[in-house]
Amino acid sequence: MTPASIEKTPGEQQAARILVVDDDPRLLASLSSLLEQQGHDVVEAEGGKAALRAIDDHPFDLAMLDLRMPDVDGFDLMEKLAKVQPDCGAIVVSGESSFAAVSRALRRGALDYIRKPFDPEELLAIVNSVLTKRSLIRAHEHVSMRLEKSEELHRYIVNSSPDIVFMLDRQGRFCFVNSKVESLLGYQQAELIGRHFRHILDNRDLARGTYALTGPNISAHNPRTLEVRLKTRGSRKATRHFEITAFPIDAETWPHDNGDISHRSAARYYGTARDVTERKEAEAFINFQAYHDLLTRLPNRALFKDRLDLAITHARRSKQKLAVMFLDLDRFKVINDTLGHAMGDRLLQAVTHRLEQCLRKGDTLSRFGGDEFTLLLPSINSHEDARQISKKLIKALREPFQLGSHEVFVGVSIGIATYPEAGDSMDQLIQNADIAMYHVKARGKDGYRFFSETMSVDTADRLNLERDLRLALDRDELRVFYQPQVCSTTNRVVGLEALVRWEHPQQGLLYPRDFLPLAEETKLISRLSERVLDIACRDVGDWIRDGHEHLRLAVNLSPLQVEHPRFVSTLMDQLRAHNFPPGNLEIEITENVIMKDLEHISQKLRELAALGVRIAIDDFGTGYSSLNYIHRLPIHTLKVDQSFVRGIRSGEDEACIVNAIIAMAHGLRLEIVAEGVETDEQLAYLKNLGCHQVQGFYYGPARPKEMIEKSLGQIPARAASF
Ligand SMILES: Nc1nc2c(ncn2[C@@H]2O[C@H](COP(=O)(O)O[C@H]3[C@@H](O)[C@H](n4cnc5c(=O)[nH]c(N)nc54)O[C@@H]3COP(=O)(O)O)[C@@H](O)[C@H]2O)c(=O)[nH]1
Repeated sequence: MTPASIEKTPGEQQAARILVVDDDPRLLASLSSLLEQQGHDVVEAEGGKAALRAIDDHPFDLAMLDLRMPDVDGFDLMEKLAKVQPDCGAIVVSGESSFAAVSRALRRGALDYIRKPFDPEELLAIVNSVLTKRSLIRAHEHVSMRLEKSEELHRYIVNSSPDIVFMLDRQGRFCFVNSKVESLLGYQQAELIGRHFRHILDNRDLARGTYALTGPNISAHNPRTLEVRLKTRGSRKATRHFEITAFPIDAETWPHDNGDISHRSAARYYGTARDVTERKEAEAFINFQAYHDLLTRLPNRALFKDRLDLAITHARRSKQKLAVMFLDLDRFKVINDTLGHAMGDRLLQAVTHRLEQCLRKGDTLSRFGGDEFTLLLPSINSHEDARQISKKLIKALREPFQLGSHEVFVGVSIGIATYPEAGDSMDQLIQNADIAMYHVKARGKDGYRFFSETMSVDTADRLNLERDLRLALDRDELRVFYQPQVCSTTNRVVGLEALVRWEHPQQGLLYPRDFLPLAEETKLISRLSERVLDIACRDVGDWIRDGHEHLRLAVNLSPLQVEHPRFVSTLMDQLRAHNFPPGNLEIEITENVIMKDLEHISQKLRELAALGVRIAIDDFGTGYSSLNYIHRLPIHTLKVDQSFVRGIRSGEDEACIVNAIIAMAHGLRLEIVAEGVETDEQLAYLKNLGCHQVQGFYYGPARPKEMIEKSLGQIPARAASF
């Protein structure tokens, strides 16, 4: 029940709703009239029972009670009032004046005690005084309640702020911090109070943070905003990013300044700290993406250039050297095409890992694109340092890579450009390292070279030649020459090796050494090889059909061709297209090509052999010479390399090698063809060892189709008559 509001009466008295209780009707009437004259709203109750009903029906500001009443006495009424209307005050008006009665009434909560017969003025003064006191108490309670509510509201606002809200004292110690600090950083509010804010600042931001928050020039009009890392509580040592805005508290407007010695009273700085970790992480990721390759997580081209630019500036100032390396993986494309892009990606990651193991902290390895990497060695003493690192990198990548169940081999070709010798600008150094790398590729890959000026000229020539080679394929400028393979006892031509030539419109007839490396590099070799095989199948196919049914066609295959996933089917399609009998074809392949990926290549060779195609190992003895693999492969012929045949005349070692190769071929029941036979002496030596198939200038060089046609079958013993 809400108590009646107390208003001022015209005579400055409090107007209130008053319950007057007495069993004497006359007294009741006179008391009521007295109070009503004062402007009060009076409810009369004749006796205790009537009073109980009135209490249930109305709220009162004051009750004036007789003590002794026959039914319900004044004590019981006070008890009832205390229960149902605690805000209603009680004054006892009684004839009872014993100490016990007065004391009991006061203990029950009576605010005053007036003895009958009462003096009206005295009574009114007491009533007025009680009502005024009650009014003051209520007003105080009201203000307290509003204050409490207001504080509750502010606490709610501060604690439900998404930001940490804090106050620091003059020294930078926490005077206040809201509860957000618990959920964002894990600290209890109480444990931070009195501690310096350095306690939660990450060490990396200590100087900046301390200066910004308590340093000079910070004012209410010039608040400090800064981003810092704050430490989270506990052993994780993790940090989160916060944007802090802080400003000093104006002493004039700060209400707790005087006399208040609590922590808050000492507050000098106020601030908020907003958690911007997610934004920072998103920014960091975007930044990372812009400057890194996501697959390998290495710096990308842009970041590499940036670092190189800085390194050049530094090297120039400190008169130091630096090296830029351009790395291109050998055989990556084949692995990617054969095993798929997922495996290709894994390989790039594994390669990155191995390369990184070889480098120092200050070096920058970047993925330039595809299977190309660049490396910056920012301070080297001499070329020797770069050479050692290149060797290390090459060695690291020579080891096989295990990709799932596949063991694959890659190599790396490295071009090196050093500052200042090979260029003094970022672009020049990268370009020259690239040029040097191309020279490694052109000379058989899997190695390193330092850039030299002559390479630039080579590069211009190379670009022209590349353009011409593309045109050569379109303009049909490729020619196939044939060199006979002769049985020396019968002088019969048993086979023809197809050797490509290029009839260059300006430079005349070009030999394979002039353009094949370029064709390999530019991947034009596949089209070139297809063209050679087409022409050779057509020419030799005609001769076979013309009666030379055992004539063998020997063709050279490029590594790229053999490594191609569809190598076997493409080759067989071509044979079918020319109706060329597979048994008359012998493919020449070098040991090095086989050993690069023994497992895959031997599988392909087995497929071809099963279809009738013959396999010859070219330049035998010059490559890996791992005799282990020979009996595992479907090989028909070994070709003794020219260098050994040449040695028959000039020195003993090579001659011995020829002996060994021929003996081994006989032991394995393989056919043997000796290359580069030029003299009677060589021929006699070979015949003596039982090697009867020979090829070389002795019987004639490679010649065009028209010239070969005449000598098919038996040919004169000397090349001169060819
Ligand atoms: N993938 C392809 N590779 C090819 C093709 N055509 C040639 N080649 C490769 O180029 C290499 C060089 O060929 P070429 O310049 O034609 O030299 C051959 C002969 O002319 C030369 N030869 C032959 N007899 C002698 C001799 O008595 N003395 C001497 N100094 N040189 C001689 O040897 C080359 C043939 O050697 P080989 O292949 O080992 O039998 C060539 O080796 C091929 O690798 C092609 O179409 N595709």
